[in-house]
Amino acid sequence: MIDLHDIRYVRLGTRDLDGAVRYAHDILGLAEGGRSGNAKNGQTVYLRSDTRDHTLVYHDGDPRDHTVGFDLREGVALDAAAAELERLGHPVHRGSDAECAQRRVDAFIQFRDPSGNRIELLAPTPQAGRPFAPTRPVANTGFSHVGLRSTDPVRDEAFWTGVLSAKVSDRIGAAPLLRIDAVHHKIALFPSAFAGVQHINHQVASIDDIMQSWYFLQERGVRTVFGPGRHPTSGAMFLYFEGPDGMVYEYSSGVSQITDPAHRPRQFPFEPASFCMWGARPDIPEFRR
Ligand SMILES: CC(C)c1ccc(C(=O)O)c(O)c1O
Ligand SMILES: [Fe+2]
Repeated sequence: MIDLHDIRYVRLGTRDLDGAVRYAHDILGLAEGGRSGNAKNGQTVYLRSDTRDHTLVYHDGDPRDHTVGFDLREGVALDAAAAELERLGHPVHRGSDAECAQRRVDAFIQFRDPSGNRIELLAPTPQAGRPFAPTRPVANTGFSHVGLRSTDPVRDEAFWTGVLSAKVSDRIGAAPLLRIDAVHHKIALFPSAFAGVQHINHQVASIDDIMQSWYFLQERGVRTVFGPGRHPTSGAMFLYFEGPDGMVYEYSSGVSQITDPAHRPRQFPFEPASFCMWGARPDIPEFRR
């Protein structure tokens, strides 16, 4: 079993780097934490949402190019993780020096989950812990989870829980909400015809930030695709809205924690009330059947 600690970053390709970075700054409230590369070979921009070096990266490239990077738990060796994945038939790529520099990490390995999602595992790197201040008036308290597309949620749940260390908190239909620490979920597997990141969640401090953001987004013509609402699963109040290249961003507040080692996953039916207990209806194709 490969013990995961937390999600470190999501990397997204884009053909409009300036537009994506402007969105991250002006709409999401993320702070630019530096750039690398050049206009000729492609640029990378690092975006901060909390005290860490960065949690979101936009780079010149194919907008279908999505990667999620996970920190391994302290004491888990990258080589041992690579050997385990290879033993189980998952080809592993070891990051070159240039690739490590691009990610601002000491070492990483890359592989795909059974749906084809590109996952990176990182050697624990001490994080300096720089203060973070949101770049617009929203109490964005940091990156929290991803919705990851799955072409077969039952198969992928077995991979994420059996090979990696995720645990099922709840299921909506066949789709599990998976935790890797006490937070209700860090990965929501998402039934889909193809792989990729479906949504990226940041936590905000309170319902005020959700509702103020709703008005803020409307005034700026950013399309809300779900909410404001409240998830019966994690208990979090939420707002989903459209980002660059069709990516969906979610703000939520009040996600529950699961500390009981005997927690048993609850089964929710795949129906609108399982996604929102206030009655909001999603305008997201994958949430409908
Ligand atoms: C609709 C998606 C899969 C979903 C469902 C539930 C929660 C939650 O309980 O917080 C989410 O964050 C989701 O993104
Ligand atoms: Fe979510």
